[in-house]
Amino acid sequence: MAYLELKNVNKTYGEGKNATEVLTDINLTIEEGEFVAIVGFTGSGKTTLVNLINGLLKPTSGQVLFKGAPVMDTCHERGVIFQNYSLLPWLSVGQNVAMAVKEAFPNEKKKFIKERVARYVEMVNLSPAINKRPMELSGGMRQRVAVARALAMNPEMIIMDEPLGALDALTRGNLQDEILKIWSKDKRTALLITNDVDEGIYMADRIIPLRPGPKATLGPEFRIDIDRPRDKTELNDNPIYKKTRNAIIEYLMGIGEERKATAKEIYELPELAPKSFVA
Ligand SMILES: Nc1ncnc2c1ncn2[C@@H]1O[C@H](COP(=O)(O)OP(=O)(O)OP(=O)(O)O)[C@@H](O)[C@H]1O
Repeated sequence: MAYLELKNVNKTYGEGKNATEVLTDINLTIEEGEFVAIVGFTGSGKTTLVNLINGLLKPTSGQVLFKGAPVMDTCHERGVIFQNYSLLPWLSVGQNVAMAVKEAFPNEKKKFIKERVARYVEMVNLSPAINKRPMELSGGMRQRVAVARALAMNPEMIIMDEPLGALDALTRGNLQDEILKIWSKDKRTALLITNDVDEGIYMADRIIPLRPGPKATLGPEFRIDIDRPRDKTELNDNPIYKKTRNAIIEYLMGIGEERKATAKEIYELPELAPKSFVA
């Protein structure tokens, strides 16, 4: 039995003349312990896909199965790191994280909650800001609180909707490593939505492109056969990295060109510029 399975999933917003078919015929299987990245074009339906997996949205047709059972609602087993922070503005950094920890561990004592909050706030380098409220933080700091909050809940599956996009390269690199550490140490399953091909190659076992919408669907998968732990500094010289990166970019550029010729709207390509990784 697959850990997560999407079978012929379609999602349409609105009805009749106002209907927009955002996702069409999405088929995806993720096994327990895998790290899968979906690289998507801006506006192609990435967040819609995350919300279907998380249980915030229902498919118009098709099935989303988590450990063999249809996803009906959100649950703690699947933790989502959203791209828009979604913090409670009247609570401090520590209180935002504590609220999530209490929800995930309702029977634990105050000491456990306090220690767990401190550990995850420290992990995202925000200990000095633990008593600050979201409005006193930069966008990147808020995003780090959202990462700490989701991981502190100890989810079995970590779902990430472009969680690191707003961060500077150093923080981004550090958080990529922290997420990988938690994923591998605690044997989690992870789904990363990103527009950064290099991030996908560094982190994932497989990369699957989400073709541009409307009627976006998944493209062919690219396996990343690079041993772990991966070394960012060596990745640029790794022949498998170069070959895989070229193949993915060629595929994405191909659909970009195809779309330019036919679509009225302009679709932005995912981030394709070469990256100098931060060690
Ligand atoms: N609740 C809604 N009602 C109607 N249309 C919606 C709704 N939510 C999203 N859409 C439309 O669905 C399409 C995909 O949106 P979605 O947010 O899933 O894409 P995305 O790939 O996450 O976008 P971005 O890259 O900008 O974050 C867009 O055209 C959007 O306007």
